[in-house]
Amino acid sequence: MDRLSVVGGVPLAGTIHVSGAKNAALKLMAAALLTRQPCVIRNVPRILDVATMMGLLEGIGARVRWTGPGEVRVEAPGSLEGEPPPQLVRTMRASVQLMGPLLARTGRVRISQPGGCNIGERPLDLHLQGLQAMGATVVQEGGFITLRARRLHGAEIVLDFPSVGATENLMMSATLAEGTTVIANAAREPEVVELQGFLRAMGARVEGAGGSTVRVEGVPSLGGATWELMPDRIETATWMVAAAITRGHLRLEGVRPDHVAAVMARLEAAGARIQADGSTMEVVGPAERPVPVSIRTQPYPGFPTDVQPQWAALMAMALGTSVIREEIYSHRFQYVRELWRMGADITVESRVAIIRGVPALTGASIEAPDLRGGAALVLAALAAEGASQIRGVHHLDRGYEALERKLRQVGARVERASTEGGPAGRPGRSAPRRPRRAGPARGARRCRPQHRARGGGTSWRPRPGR
Ligand SMILES: CC(=O)N[C@H]1[C@@H](OP(=O)(O)OP(=O)(O)OC[C@H]2O[C@@H](n3ccc(=O)[nH]c3=O)[C@H](O)[C@@H]2O)O[C@H](CO)[C@@H](O)[C@@H]1O
Ligand SMILES: C=C(OP(=O)(O)O)C(=O)O
Repeated sequence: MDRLSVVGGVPLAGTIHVSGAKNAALKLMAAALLTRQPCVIRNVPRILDVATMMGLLEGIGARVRWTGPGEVRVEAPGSLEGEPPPQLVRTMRASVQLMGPLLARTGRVRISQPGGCNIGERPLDLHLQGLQAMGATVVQEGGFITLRARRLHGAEIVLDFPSVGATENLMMSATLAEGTTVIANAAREPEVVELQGFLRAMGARVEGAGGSTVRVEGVPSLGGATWELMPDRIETATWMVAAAITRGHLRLEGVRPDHVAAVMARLEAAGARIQADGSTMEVVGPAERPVPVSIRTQPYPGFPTDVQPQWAALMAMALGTSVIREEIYSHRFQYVRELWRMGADITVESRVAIIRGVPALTGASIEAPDLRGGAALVLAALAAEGASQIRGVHHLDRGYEALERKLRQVGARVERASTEGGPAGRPGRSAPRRPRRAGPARGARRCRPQHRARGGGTSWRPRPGR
């Protein structure tokens, strides 16, 4: 098990090149199953989730390989297995994006309930209802979902919520369906627009992505395509917050400033200075402690839930109190108890965090509970006084390419070390300071497999060993 050692207090300065978008890469790789011809995707980040998707595609009989720096080639010329390896599916939520293309291609899919859900319950009802409307039969049994359809047909689908994954799954399935599919209340995220671009390059007839209605006219077959991936907007935002929290000065290259407009506006309100010019952005942190700025997470173009934990790390050192309202996931504040260990004063009540800024955080031994919670801890450690040890680094490896290399490049004092598991080498594992009116006091929330939709978020289950 790897861990990161971070010595805080260094204002980050220099240039970081932002990698290709994880959440687009995974969908485009799945979409490549819709054709028998080769697809080439460029600017693909070398991260764990991409490796998992490669394993999944190989597991169903496709050929996938790195053909150059950042270049992945996917070929699925022969017949494909309708059952992606369950042990891989369970490690990554985005595995469900195989459902649509595989069903369109093979007529039968049996897929395990996915993983990737320790930020809250993440049901698949919208994906499945949409596929049913397109003629699929769905059976859920023993932790598996089985879908069947000889050929999907077009349908008018109104999503109850603009789910990114459901929009993408339905778009992909509809490309080879008979007739026209209209997806209303579709997700408007840039990754959906990216997928539309790729599908069009493959010969699909799709329009409307980026707006609330996506229209897909089915075609009998699709061809291969070559595509250069958009930059990762969540990585971009993470580095923007890194500049602010360390009161540093970062130049970010290869970015899409329009994709991070919501974060940019809040950061400026917090006292950062930001200048965007084409595909580069300069972020200068505030000279003093940041101004408290409250946020509410929302579907795009609102403030992204995937930047909520990083924002909390910044606000933990603000000059006053701010409030974060998490509107997308029921359990996305697990990282808070790790920030307590660093001296943060945060109260969580269900989906709301009240953050009273403290003058300084102190280094501690902490554990990343999930991908973006881990990013928040790295940011907090970079700004803290003293050294931190961060465990659970595999979560970060899911989504951040060359994390410590990029950080060292801008002056951070970060090292990765492998530990032989267990608690050995965990200095300073003292009990976290509990804030007044503590919210998520004991244990981590772990979600059960896909049950309810966007529910309340008050049911906690203690995790053994904490
Ligand atoms: C791999 C990937 O692209 N992941 C991103 C994607 O996840 P993902 O595609 O899973 O996110 P969705 O937009 O589908 O989920 C948003 C909310 O809708 C709920 N929901 C979703 C589907 C469904 O059938 N029923 C239902 O109730 C979820 O539980 C969640 O509360 O978008 C999220 C929202 O921007 C991001 O946080 C994730 O990083
Ligand atoms: C929630 C995330 O990813 P996933 O949907 O793959 O769990 C994320 O990228 O922050």
